[in-house]
Amino acid sequence: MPSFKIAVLKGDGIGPEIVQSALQVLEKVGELFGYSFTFEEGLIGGVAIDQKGDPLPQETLELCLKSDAVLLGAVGGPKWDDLPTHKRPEKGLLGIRKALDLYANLRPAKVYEPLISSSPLKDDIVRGTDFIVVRELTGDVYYGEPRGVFRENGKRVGINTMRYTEDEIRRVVRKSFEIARGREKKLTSVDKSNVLEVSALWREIVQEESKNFPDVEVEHLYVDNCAMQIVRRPSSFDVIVTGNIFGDILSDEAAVITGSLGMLPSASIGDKHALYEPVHGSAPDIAGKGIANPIATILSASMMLRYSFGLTQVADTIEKAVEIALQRGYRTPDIYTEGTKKVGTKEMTEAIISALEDLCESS
Ligand SMILES: NC(=O)c1ccc[n+]([C@@H]2O[C@H](COP(=O)([O-])OP(=O)(O)OC[C@H]3O[C@@H](n4cnc5c(N)ncnc54)[C@H](O)[C@@H]3O)[C@@H](O)[C@H]2O)c1
Ligand SMILES: CC(C)[C@H](C(=O)O)[C@@H](O)C(=O)O
Ligand SMILES: [Mg+2]
Repeated sequence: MPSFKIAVLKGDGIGPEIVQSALQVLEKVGELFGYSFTFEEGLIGGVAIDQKGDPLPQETLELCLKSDAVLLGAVGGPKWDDLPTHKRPEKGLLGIRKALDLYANLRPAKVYEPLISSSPLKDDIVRGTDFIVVRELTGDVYYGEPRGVFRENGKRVGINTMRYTEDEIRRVVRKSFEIARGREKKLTSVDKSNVLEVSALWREIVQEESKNFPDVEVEHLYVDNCAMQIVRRPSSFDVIVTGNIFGDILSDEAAVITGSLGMLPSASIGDKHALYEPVHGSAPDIAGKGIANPIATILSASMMLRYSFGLTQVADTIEKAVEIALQRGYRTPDIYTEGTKKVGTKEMTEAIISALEDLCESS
């Protein structure tokens, strides 16, 4: 029986609740399709600070390096909000992304038909939306030096540095062209090249690389305009490639189209390693209440099967099961609309597992 070793980093807030749901789904597909998954847990984020004094303990990094893939919940929360930036839970997440060289963060924004009316946007605008944001994940102001708060003429000055090397841009741009080639062959590159030199270089490299992908149509948008077009004409996008900070913001915006942040999965891919995590955070406002939407994490696990293990059919089946659970009316509070069944994390997970069983029985 094919066997896969998964490092599980539950993290903080709703992290443990939603990861539990994804593990249940993985166990079920293992049983139904004949795969064995072994899960080994590691600490990251706030819980790691509390237990080990470090948001990314060495043993967690080693566990991730020797696993076939990593599944992560979320990090951070009010308990650690007063720590200086370089000691916060979020530093653990940035550390693992960098250490595994996960330079391309794939964030699909796909509207599920039963959720069209969960979006505050008009149905006609939302219908048919299916794009993917490829967010560069290991550069930009997140990592650039110098950084910090310094003294200048007796006054404080905060500094972060937006920095990208040519190679860092080129590899994520190439990856995005390749992804576009396997989809609708349309790439939108997002920058702020009317103001930023980093962005002017970004645009130049997209233009250079487009010569190697003549079958892919390229559009360039400034990030401010893109933020508007995403809610004005979401269904016109196919693949959007952008830097780390713009991608962070645009992908949360995309959640409005899909109905909730709780619907957005992601895959953070490098040449050697991959980590799968929902786009959302630890949602401290609903943590421990049993009402978090587990779908983003379940779909992240599905992306793991697709991208890391090549189990396309199993991944398709999980996505279909999510759609069936939604068609059957199950909704966590974040996607609830009148006339549907409001359920918690556990019941939503059970509804998806039951749809999985039905799909396998009928095939
Ligand atoms: N990848 C990550 O680990 C990650 C991502 C984003 C934010 N964070 C951290 O999470 C903490 C909280 O940040 P925030 O409140 O700005 O963002 P958030 O994504 O945690 O929450 C934003 C809003 O979306 C809701 N939400 C998020 N996920 C949901 C889900 N699965 N089901 C239902 N509702 C959901 C929350 O309840 C909240 O109202 C911060 O410490 C932040 O740094 C971590
Ligand atoms: C928590 C934070 C460091 C993280 C980011 O900005 O990358 C989050 O917002 C995300 O989108 O994964
Ligand atoms: Mg974010």
